[in-house]
Amino acid sequence: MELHVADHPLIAHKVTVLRDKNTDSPTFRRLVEELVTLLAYEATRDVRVEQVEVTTPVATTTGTHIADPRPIVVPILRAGLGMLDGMVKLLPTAEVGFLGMLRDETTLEAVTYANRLPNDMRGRQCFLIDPMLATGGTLIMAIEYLLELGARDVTAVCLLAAPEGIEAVREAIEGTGASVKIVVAAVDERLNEKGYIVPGLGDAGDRLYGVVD
Ligand SMILES: O=P(O)(O)OC[C@H]1O[C@H](OP(=O)(O)OP(=O)(O)O)[C@H](O)[C@@H]1O
Ligand SMILES: O=c1cc[nH]c(=O)[nH]1
Ligand SMILES: [Mg+2]
Repeated sequence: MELHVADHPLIAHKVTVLRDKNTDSPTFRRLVEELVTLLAYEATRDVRVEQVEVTTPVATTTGTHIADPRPIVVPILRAGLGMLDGMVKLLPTAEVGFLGMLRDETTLEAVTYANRLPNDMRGRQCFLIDPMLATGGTLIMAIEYLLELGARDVTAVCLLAAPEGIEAVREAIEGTGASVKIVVAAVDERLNEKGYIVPGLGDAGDRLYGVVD
């Protein structure tokens, strides 16, 4: 598994504002979108391309297009939805699948409540988007769905990750033969006793969309 931690002052600045408990929802949403656009630049570095001929007003030359089959972006609801617009701005030809997943706050186990993915993901480059990688339970379950459907090339784009979650994902995908990459804006210190990332930013879904019971 490959881990890429963004190292850029603009990303660090935006993450710091996100962490601030006084940052309001509209600002939080805007920053999430801006951050994912910056992270997507790195996450799509290995996107498959093909050579095409293009005629400019001056001459014909060879250029580059994103190849078929189209990549697929999969936001993990709710919080991942806040990253979707930023991601598809950089990957406009991508298809979009959806996974609705919720972490049981007592057991910290992930539960899937919605699943809308193409049945055949063979040969597709997949981009999972979710701002928080905490215990890793949610991301592991999401990667397992994609692998069951035939995907072999998965990149997860996250804003914050805990070291515990990164290690859990690394162990879970070992021996699957899949190529898995995690691109993250920052790796934090640890998880607390409630499974929250420390220092983190709190509950990303609640900060984007409001608290639900
Ligand atoms: O790594 P894990 O320990 O599994 O935790 C991470 C998950 O928790 C959050 O979602 P949450 O369950 O709060 O759902 P929400 O997006 O609807 O708020 C987050 O967006 C991840 O999906
Ligand atoms: O810190 C955390 C952990 C899980 N989910 C969140 O939204 N935040
Ligand atoms: Mg949440």
